[in-house]
Amino acid sequence: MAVSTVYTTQSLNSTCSISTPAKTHLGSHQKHVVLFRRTSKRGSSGSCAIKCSAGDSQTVVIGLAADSGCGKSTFMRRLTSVFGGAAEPPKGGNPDSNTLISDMTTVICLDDYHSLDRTGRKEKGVTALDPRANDFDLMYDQVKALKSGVAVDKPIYNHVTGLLDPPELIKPPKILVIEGLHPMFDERVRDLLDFSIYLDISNEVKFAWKIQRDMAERGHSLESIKASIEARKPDFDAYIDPQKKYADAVIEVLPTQLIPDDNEGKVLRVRLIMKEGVKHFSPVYLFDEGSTISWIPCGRKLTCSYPGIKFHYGPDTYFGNEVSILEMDGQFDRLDELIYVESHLSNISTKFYGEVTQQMLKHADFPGSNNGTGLFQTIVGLKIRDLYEQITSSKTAAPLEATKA
Ligand SMILES: Nc1ncnc2c1ncn2[C@@H]1O[C@H](COP(=O)(O)OP(=O)(O)OP(=O)(O)O)[C@@H](O)[C@H]1O
Ligand SMILES: O=C(CO)[C@H](O)[C@H](O)COP(=O)(O)O
Repeated sequence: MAVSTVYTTQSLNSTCSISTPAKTHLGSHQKHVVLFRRTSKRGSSGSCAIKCSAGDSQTVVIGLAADSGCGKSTFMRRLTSVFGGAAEPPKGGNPDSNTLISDMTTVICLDDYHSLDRTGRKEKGVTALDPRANDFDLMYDQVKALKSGVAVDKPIYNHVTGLLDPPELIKPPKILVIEGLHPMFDERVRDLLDFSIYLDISNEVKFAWKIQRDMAERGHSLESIKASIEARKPDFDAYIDPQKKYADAVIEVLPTQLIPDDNEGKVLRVRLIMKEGVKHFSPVYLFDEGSTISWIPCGRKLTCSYPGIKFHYGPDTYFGNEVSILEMDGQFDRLDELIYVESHLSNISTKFYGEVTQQMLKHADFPGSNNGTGLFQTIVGLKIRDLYEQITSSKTAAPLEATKA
């Protein structure tokens, strides 16, 4: 087992070097084993992931799960925008990197933990959704290391070539988002998440979006799109969909109920399902917390063309958990009028009046900006900022409290 590059990180109190990657060639794919070796000034050795965790900064880890083509990238763009600064691939690195880095956030795509490349999957007859095509041990080791303030050498799955490329160095960010097919599949990885989101796109809507992207933008045929959705469905049902029961927030996207028998999939009914009792997260509510409310905001203050807009809010249960659900069916005609809706929502974790509307206007060209997908993604982005601020302020406040006691 050959150990190659040695990286050093000084992001925390002590200096850690990471000897990685140790590569063993297993058939058509490479397995990366990351070893941590501490070379602190005191000269002790051991597990850097544990010994380097006592710094004054902390990485907050967010998981975002969804099938491919379900709006993860769009959501990520909205989320990173809430924290300011542009998110870009690592500078001077692999042009096909899936990672996006901004001042506050690093988004890593879990496709990078595919253990089988495209040919390997074909040979073994497994899809990328199958756990056997993914290296959960490495995913766990690396997310744990990053959360502990230790840089890692993460593999890259190249979507252009279908091969596993040489790894890239990922330093511990303030906020680490792990997005992809399986962020909540492995219990060990799930336990590292400070907050988790599942994008639940109904089959009808997924199909409409796939057609829009893969047919219009990538030149695929209708038959091939149908075939690819069908081929993925058994593994999607077995391994991806069940993760939604673990999510702290689910954004469910369904066909509208405002147009009888609608099959165009353009007008959407979107539900934001928010778990109660999650630390550092208080669900958003409409008018009155805990009540059940239906609201049609169309009228003097909100312009609505057919089929209009309908909100619903209330308590519910979801996979046995108590939740609050906020629902929006329909679409906005004028985005600037969204301020009227925003002013009736509470617990949205804005820093100033109109921040949701401002964010939505800023990204008016993103898919879903005129409906509940954009609205709820933006709100979840603000809730994550709030969660991050609460976690980091409670960490810095802790020693003070200990002193008082
Ligand atoms: N909220 C939305 N409303 C309408 N269409 C959308 C929405 N979100 C995504 N789409 C459509 O789905 C396509 C895929 O979106 P996006 O690239 O964000 O998904 P993804 O999950 O990151 O996909 P992949 O994993 O395949 O890269 C977009 O090009 C767009 O056509
Ligand atoms: O489900 C997916 C997640 O994005 C992809 O299909 C998977 O990563 C395989 O990628 P490719 O089709 O490029 O080989």
